[in-house]
Amino acid sequence: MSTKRNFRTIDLANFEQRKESIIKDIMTAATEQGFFYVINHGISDKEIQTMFETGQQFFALPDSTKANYPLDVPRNAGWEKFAQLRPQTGLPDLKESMQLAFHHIPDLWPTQQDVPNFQPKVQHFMEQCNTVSQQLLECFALGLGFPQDFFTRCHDVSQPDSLNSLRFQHYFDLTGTFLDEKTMSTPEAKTEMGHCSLEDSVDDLDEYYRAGPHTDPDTLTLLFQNNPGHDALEACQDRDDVTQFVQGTHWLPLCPQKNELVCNIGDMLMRWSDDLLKSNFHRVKRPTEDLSSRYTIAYFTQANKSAIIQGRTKYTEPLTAGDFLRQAMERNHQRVKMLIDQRIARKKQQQQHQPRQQSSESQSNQSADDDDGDKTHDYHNNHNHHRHHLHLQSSSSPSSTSPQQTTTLAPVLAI
Ligand SMILES: O=C(O)CCC(=O)C(=O)O
Ligand SMILES: [Fe+2]
Repeated sequence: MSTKRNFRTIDLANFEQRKESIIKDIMTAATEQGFFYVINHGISDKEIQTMFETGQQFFALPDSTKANYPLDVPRNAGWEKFAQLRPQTGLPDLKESMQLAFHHIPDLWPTQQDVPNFQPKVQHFMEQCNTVSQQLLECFALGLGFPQDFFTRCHDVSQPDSLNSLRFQHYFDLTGTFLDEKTMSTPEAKTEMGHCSLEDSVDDLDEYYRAGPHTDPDTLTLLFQNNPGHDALEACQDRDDVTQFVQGTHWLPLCPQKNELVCNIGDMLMRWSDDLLKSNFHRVKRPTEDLSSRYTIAYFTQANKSAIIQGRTKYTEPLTAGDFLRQAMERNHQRVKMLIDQRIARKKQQQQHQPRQQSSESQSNQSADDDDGDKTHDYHNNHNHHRHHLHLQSSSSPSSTSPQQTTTLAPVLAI
């Protein structure tokens, strides 16, 4: 097992014959890092490429057409844009995404006219992803001392309460104009998606990620990336407890080669393994060089809603997967709410101090604040662009920024 490029590589070739050694490798990778590459997984390069093209065909549709398939939080499926708030930052990812499930979404599959053969192609790909994830689940079951079919039985996509899903993700092209007035005045940016609107000058641009730091609440995630060697996914180590928001400071980039999957452990498996296997924080940074669009596809393996999650030591209470997700959402929701309220309070304070700051800035043009401003300009590489702030609205009074007022948030399933 090689540890090239920071993370271990799990080779699934001759799976049945090599199972024992695969289990050993995968348990080490999942215990030490929670992230690993998977090769010889059986999904061909061509099929992966076709899937990226299919996703891009969907994203190329006008927003008004994509809006016919809106994200439905209870079903965790559909299209969103700037709507995924991350509990670590309280800010939305700089992306749009389209999520599909195995059941109950007849109204969310793009029509034949919008994207020809979208549904059969995507369903076929989901089946293939599921085959890979079932192999990995068998390894984890045996590695943790459960019967071989322990996890596969409760991640059964033929059951109507299956929660497995596939998500196409399009991180926007950030060349120069992304956060300009035109983009910010799109209906999506204005309409408080996730009750947090992107508007006005961004002086906290550095807080934005393509995908903010987070853990996945699922069991396992398979991630396909189509720009090998130029990706910006990074993982952090050392999470001790599945409810922890605390993240470390040491981030390692993941650089999969062509046709390699990145696999990460999610919170469900961390809980199921009594915190042995690590569901670690990860993030997608804003790029510094290649600012063009980035596309990824994630397959989320989640336990069926009615499956009971409890580790072998039984040191935590048994919980259904449905309740596990509900609790995770509540935790995230509380945290995002707190961050937004803090931001509103900060903003109010800034506004109160603005006149004084402006006059002192005009006297001294070399302050620390000026340095921050320059960084923002460098990023855009355009000194004439309009700078934008994240504008957060209290839902009880959109124009008020009183720190006493609290925000209300629609629950956003942060996976
Ligand atoms: O797109 C990526 O590289 C990472 C996406 C991710 O972490 C997620 O969707 O949970
Ligand atoms: Fe993730």
